[in-house]
Amino acid sequence: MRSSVLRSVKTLAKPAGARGYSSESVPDRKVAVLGAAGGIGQPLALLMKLNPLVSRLALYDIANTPGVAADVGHINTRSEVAGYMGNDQLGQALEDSDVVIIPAGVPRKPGMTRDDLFNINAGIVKDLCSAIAKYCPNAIVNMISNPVNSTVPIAAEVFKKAGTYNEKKLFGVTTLDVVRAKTFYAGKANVNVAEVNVPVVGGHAGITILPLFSQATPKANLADEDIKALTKRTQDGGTEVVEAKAGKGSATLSMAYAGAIFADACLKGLNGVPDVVECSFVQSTVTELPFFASKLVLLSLLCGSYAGAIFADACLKGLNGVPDVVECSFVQSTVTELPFFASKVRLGKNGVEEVLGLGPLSDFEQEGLEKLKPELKASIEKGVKFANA
Ligand SMILES: NC(=O)c1ccc[n+]([C@@H]2O[C@H](COP(=O)([O-])OP(=O)(O)OC[C@H]3O[C@@H](n4cnc5c(N)ncnc54)[C@H](O)[C@@H]3O)[C@@H](O)[C@H]2O)c1
Ligand SMILES: O=C(O)C[C@H](O)C(=O)O
Repeated sequence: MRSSVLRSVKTLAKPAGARGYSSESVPDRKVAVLGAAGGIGQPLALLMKLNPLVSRLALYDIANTPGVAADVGHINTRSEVAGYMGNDQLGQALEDSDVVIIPAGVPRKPGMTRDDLFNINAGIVKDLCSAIAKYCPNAIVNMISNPVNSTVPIAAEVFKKAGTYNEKKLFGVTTLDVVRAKTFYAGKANVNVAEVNVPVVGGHAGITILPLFSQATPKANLADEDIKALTKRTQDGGTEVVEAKAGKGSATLSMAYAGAIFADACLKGLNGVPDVVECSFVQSTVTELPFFASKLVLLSLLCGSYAGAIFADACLKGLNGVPDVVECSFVQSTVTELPFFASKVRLGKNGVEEVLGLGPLSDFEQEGLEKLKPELKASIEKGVKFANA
């Protein structure tokens, strides 16, 4: 135990980066954090500084970034850190970025909904995305600023107008919902939290957050009442923190942790690491066609019963709760009828490699799915309308 701790401390203490990072196989990657001096921005900057996949870390805010950058920059890990402050330096902060993480904007106070942040944050996000379109149009964007259900559609519209929209590279960060669902489930089911997986789908506000505890692993025989309570606690997790902080903001530390996990997954995907799957709020159309055929289905026409048997076996495994059963198939090619939706996403060299479906839902989850759609639809439309006004 002690030696593994020492080993990891030693790893962190290696001389840095472009300046001497030992692994030849790790490509250079620039990450920019916009809103880097904030409650989320500072611990997120720290966690990204600890990430060996990052070679350059750009910390941008409208105030206080010189101090944050000087502080974080003294940590002896791979990346070179630079601070940028004010609109004049935004372009420089963004240039050559592979991943841009946006936690810029105001947080909630008790009694507010995330949608109450729209009036201020929509404008901030719109301006920042215009700059992204100009200075790093090919970057992956991780949107943290609330209301995510509207800020992601705003970003999409800004990029469309600029002619730079790539639906595979725009992500609403919903990882904190997954982090919470895992924590709460592990506590209730009395299982090792490190082994827990729970997909969380839908959006990132109240009832639009839909944890799929029926798909949680390791399996636990929880009563319906327990599942209902876990679902409600996950949906209200943000409010729980806002109330506990009593006017001093919303989740920052757990969000920085979640944001760092998601950015790390994006970097791994970019670097070609296989099978990187995270939940995220993305454009959920797989193709522009309502139905889409695939290799294996064509194969089944040729090879008849053999391929058919493989596919039926995969379906049975899925029904039985075997995790990560993935096959090509001719299916309706959107997750729901909504243009954006959080679901499991496979990340790759181009961002979204594959939007995975919802999988089998319990009756309770199916009910939750139908209930969330009108609210999520309205939030998406609000964002689109704002961006095009
Ligand atoms: N997606 C999620 O799960 C999740 C979780 C927690 C918080 N949030 C959201 O993240 C946002 C930030 O929360 P916080 O607690 O860090 O807030 P904060 O007020 O502590 O920090 C926000 C930072 O953004 C900066 N900022 C404001 N306008 C900017 C601009 N135009 N360009 C660059 N930076 C700008 C501020 O100067 C500040 O440093 C909020 O909207 C909050 O609701 C989302
Ligand atoms: O709840 C909030 O306002 C912040 C964030 O969206 C969260 O889920 O913690």
